[in-house]
Amino acid sequence: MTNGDPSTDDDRQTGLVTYSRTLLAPAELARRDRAYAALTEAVRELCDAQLRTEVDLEEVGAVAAEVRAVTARLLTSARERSFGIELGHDGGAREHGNAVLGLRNPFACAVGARAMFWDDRGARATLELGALYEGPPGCVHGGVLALVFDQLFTEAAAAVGQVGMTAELTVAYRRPIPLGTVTVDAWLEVVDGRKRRMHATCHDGDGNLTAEAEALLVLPRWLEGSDAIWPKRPPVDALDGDVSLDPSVT
Ligand SMILES: CCCCCCCCCCCC(=O)SCCNC(=O)CCNC(=O)[C@H](O)C(C)(C)COP(=O)(O)OP(=O)(O)OC[C@H]1O[C@@H](n2cnc3c(N)ncnc32)[C@H](O)[C@@H]1OP(=O)(O)O
Repeated sequence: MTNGDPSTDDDRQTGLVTYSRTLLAPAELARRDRAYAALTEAVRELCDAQLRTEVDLEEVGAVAAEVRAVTARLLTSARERSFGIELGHDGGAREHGNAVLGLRNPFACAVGARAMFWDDRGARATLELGALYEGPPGCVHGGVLALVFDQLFTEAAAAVGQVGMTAELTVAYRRPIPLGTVTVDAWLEVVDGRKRRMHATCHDGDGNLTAEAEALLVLPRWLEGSDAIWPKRPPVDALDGDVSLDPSVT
């Protein structure tokens, strides 16, 4: 079975998760990542612009036709399926389709070198959740926050070497979260065999606690002994200085 991309080997099915391994040299991978990251950012800006635009309807129709033409250009050569998880040369997972932080996913909200950090307890995400993520008027959609928690639990578990998949997730929404800057922290509390009990908090841009979450992550049986490595994020103390590790280039 193939994902239709000649730059990767055939897919390997592990449980329900599919991996492929890149056949490209590291420099070529980095060159591609930079180009696709620029395209993703341009599309993300387009999505925000189309949501908020108030241009006249004739212009709306003209832009729609142009966007369809651009879409057709991209589809002249495209994967048959989703990105999946591609393994780099070092075994590092290239999760470019991921809904929260995928390099090639315009819906992803944790983008750039300053979005996701690890420390020796877990992980932190500092996100700009704008108009595209609205639920209650002017506020972040509760499902979007659950999505962010879900991903950050995986990050926090990986940060302490205890990767797992989400088996249970509970969110307590304590107050509406204004659109804008949101900071989410997640950490590991208890390890019991393949089970990891996690906790997380969400604060708005004024520092108010807006939500808390708990999760049970389980290391899947099929992942035991796998050579897949979740990609490393910069340490939290890099928040105050230069971030030398760019997660968009793995
Ligand atoms: C590079 C890395 C890539 C890794 C890829 C990671 C991508 C990250 C994406 C972001 C996060 C997500 O979206 S994750 C996607 C959402 N989650 C999922 O799709 C998971 C779907 N569920 C599953 O695949 C499975 O049920 C698992 C993996 C959770 C467990 O399956 P398993 O490995 O066969 O484990 P199993 O033997 O059944 O259970 C082991 C122990 O856990 C307990 N347990 C299992 N499920 C539950 C549960 N829901 N609630 C309570 N307890 C549970 C069992 O009772 C048992 O306890 P005891 O008897 O030992 O006491």
